[in-house]
Amino acid sequence: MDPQIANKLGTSLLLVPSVHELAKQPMTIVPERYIHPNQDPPSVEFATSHQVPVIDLNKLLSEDENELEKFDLACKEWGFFQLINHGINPSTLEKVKISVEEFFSLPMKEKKKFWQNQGDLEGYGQNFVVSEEQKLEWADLFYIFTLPSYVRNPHLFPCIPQPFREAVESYSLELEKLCMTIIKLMAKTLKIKPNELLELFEDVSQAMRMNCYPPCPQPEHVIGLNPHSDAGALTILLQVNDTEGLEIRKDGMWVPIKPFSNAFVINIGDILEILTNGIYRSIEHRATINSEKQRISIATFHGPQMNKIIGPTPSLVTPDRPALFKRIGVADYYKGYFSRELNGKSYLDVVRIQNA
Ligand SMILES: O=C(O)CCC(=O)C(=O)O
Ligand SMILES: [Fe+2]
Repeated sequence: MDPQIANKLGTSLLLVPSVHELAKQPMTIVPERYIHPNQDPPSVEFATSHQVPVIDLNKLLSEDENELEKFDLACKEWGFFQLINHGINPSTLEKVKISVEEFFSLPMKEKKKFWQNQGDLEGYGQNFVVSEEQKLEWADLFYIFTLPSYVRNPHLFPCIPQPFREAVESYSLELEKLCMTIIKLMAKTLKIKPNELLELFEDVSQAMRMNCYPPCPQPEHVIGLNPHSDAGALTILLQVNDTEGLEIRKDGMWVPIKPFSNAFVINIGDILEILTNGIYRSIEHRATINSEKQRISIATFHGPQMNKIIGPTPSLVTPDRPALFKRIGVADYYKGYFSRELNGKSYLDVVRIQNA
């Protein structure tokens, strides 16, 4: 690529353009680096008869037995659910949605101030670009560590323009509370003492990943986000503009999730699968692209502090259900998860006890 064009598109050292800028160029054929051949199509037929469970938080909190059972089954069988009546102030949601949309539509000159340093997770840019040959995803992202507040990057967080920073701060605190409420409810449905899980989540660690998926003239040949499971304990996803794109793996099929306005899509990550000794499941998911509309999502990841050690919760290990996973430090889990040698393999399989 011509370095001048690269510069205009906002590339890093590895010549990775901003997809948002690339998608503004007149184009009918997508550059080869973005073409992902042989993708499994979604199973629309399955999705019309089976939808990810919709859970009402109000009912859960008022101890509605049916809803608690539905919630337990969602965590066991789907690893995903949509949460309604979650009690988060609609104006907090509106503010964060508007700010994120405005951020992605800022001129490149402004967004470039946040461009990721090579190898960094945080900042504005792309998902792990490590080589010139690597296939790229059709998405830009903005990733920040939000909680505990002392982990905030002093070169990044304070530079986020107002009122975006303020919107992120109040949204982050509301989601931290929601995460703790859900973990407590999980302890109840798993019939364990709340503290067995909660003590790991004191001073919860939280990061936000804002994803921007521009429209693409060849949507079936590109991928917004490759299939993956989330590393942390609980992900709370807000879909900003009610555009479809998230698909989850269910019984070997890709099932699209229909967005509901202001509902959260919540999923269990690898660390919670380990803590629940495999009872609650961390499920693979991906983001697809459409040809007309830009899609924006905000994934907020929650997990125990980096210095904690995780393993199956002792009361969930029984003679009938021996420990499925080894104990491991949280920081080591993330290190393994993000290591470049996995080649698509899940790090959960690396910590799984063979023949358990
Ligand atoms: O954009 C989406 O719907 C999925 C995002 C996601 O899976 C992630 O950021 O980990
Ligand atoms: Fe994810």
